[in-house]
Amino acid sequence: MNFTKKNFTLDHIRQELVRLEDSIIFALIERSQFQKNDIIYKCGGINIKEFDGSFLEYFLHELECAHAKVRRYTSPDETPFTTNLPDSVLPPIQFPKLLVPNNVNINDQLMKIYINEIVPKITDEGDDGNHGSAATKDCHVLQLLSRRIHFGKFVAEAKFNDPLLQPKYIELIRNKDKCGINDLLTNLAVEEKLLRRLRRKAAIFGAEIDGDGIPTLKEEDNKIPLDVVCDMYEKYVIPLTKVVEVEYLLERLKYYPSFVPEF
Ligand SMILES: C=C(O[C@@H]1C=C(C(=O)O)C=C[C@H]1O)C(=O)O
Repeated sequence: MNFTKKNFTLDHIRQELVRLEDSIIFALIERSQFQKNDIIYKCGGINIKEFDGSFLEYFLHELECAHAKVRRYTSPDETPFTTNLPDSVLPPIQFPKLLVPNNVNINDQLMKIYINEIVPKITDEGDDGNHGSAATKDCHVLQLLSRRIHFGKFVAEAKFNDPLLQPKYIELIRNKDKCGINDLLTNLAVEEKLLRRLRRKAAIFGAEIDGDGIPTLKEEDNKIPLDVVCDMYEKYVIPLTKVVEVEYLLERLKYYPSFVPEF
């Protein structure tokens, strides 16, 4: 999705977050067909020449390098938006005012959470030898989650641009009041609706379809446990998105003083 000045609205950005839910659930279902294959997460578990780290880190690094190279040809004028790692997972920027420095990057944290808290809940403990396939699916999930969470920057920018709220945001930012900013940007109704929708989506996307084309909506037969997706959003995805939003806003006045109305 490309943002332009015209479609850079909170509604439009939220639509993209909703769409990303589908991709994230499917990516988790894809990963769940393989066993855990723990060796891909262990530093040096698979020996890679001249690389100190796990096989997954190596895979992700190579993938991101390839994306970054290709991007130069497809979007030569684009200035990278954020992050060391998932340049490719971020949306193309067509709204230059959004180009703030790389002040927020929670990918390392995200990788740890994913390996320790999510993978064990969607896979069987074991090694089926599908190391490359499992890592491919992991990279996909991580890129999607990273994209989703770093989208918090767009969300925050859109919220900051609300003329009614901007003076309040500016005051909170000047006071470096992280809790105050967090409270102001939190929308519990949106969060609750999201969690309800996710459970439903996980049930539908993960259902088996029987020979007559009827989905078997039995929770225990679902391809991934329904709680995993909701819990992941509730415990990690939403809070991390808000961390990104808060951190983004804390820097907001430094880089665009001209944006700030005089009082
Ligand atoms: C992303 C937003 O900001 C906050 C974070 C949310 C999320 O990560 O899903 C949802 C609502 C807000 O509390 C939003 O308002 O849409």
